Amino acid sequence: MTATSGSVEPVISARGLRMRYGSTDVLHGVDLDVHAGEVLALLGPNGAGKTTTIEILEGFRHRSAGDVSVLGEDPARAGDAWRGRIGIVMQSWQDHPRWRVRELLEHIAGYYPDPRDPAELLELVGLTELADRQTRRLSGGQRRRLDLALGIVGRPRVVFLDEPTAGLDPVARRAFHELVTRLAEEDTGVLLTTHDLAEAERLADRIAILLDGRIAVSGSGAELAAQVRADAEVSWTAPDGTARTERTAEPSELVWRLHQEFAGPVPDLQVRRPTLEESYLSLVGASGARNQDVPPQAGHGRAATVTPEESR
Ligand SMILES: Nc1ncnc2c1ncn2[C@@H]1O[C@H](COP(=O)(O)OP(=O)(O)OP(=O)(O)O)[C@@H](O)[C@H]1O
Repeated sequence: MTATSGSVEPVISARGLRMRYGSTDVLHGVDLDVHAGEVLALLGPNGAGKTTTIEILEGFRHRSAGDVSVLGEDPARAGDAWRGRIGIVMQSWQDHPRWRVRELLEHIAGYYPDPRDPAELLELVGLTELADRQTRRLSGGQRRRLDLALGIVGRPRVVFLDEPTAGLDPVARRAFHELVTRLAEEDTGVLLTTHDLAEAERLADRIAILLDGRIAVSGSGAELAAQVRADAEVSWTAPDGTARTERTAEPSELVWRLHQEFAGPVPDLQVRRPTLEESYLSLVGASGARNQDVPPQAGHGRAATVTPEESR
């Protein structure tokens, strides 16, 4: 299964991406594409390899095998000019604790040839009131907003977001969704990971589910449901007046049988297609891949750079 779409050259592309930590294979051949202006949400259970995939695409981790291209370059070999064109939202930057929010954003903006206006960006992420606060005094969610601002201040053409809304309150989450939509409208390619299926459905043009080291299915929420064939729910009212519900992977067969039994219209007939959550749970449950082991550090609080030792 390839998480691909369209024919124009993708801004992010992976083919046969493999990753082995020690003697453990985590990625067995991941194929995915993200095009300009497209949002791809990468889903998968804990330990599936989402952060590993993103870090390889960001150039922070060396893959074991496969072809990877981001903005036409191999992230393992690309230089500073390339890095300036990609946006990375860290789980949380550890440095600059004494810097003030505005100061840090303006400073980082100074590294880019055509940065966004820091004041405008602060407004966009809802930090204008906290512009003069030291970053170490920000709450977790406020820090996430700053991380996001830092990640996109350089007008990147691709943005990587690893669990961007973890810890955000509903208002900040909504503002973040609007921001991602806006980035896509500006033709930025966005690859994000999330455990929030509603968020994936709302934000993403396509969803890819990483399972057993490969993209198991990809597509829109509806396409995923069709591929996974999770059960639909058929409900109707029986001749004795009782409400009946049956779950089935073949709703049309059941409806056909009911029509014959009733010799005509079936009272209160309703067919509810599986939600993304049901499709996801059906797929992940079937693979037995839930709750894979995850070390405490995996994907959380990573530093801005990964040493070669760590990345092997
Ligand atoms: N540096 C490392 N050394 C060895 N194994 C690692 C390393 N980093 C991650 N792993 C293992 O690789 C697998 C994938 O981890 P990864 O963090 O990529 O998963 P994830 O899908 O992002 O998980 P989560 O949803 O929990 O963030 C896990 O089993 C993890 O234990």
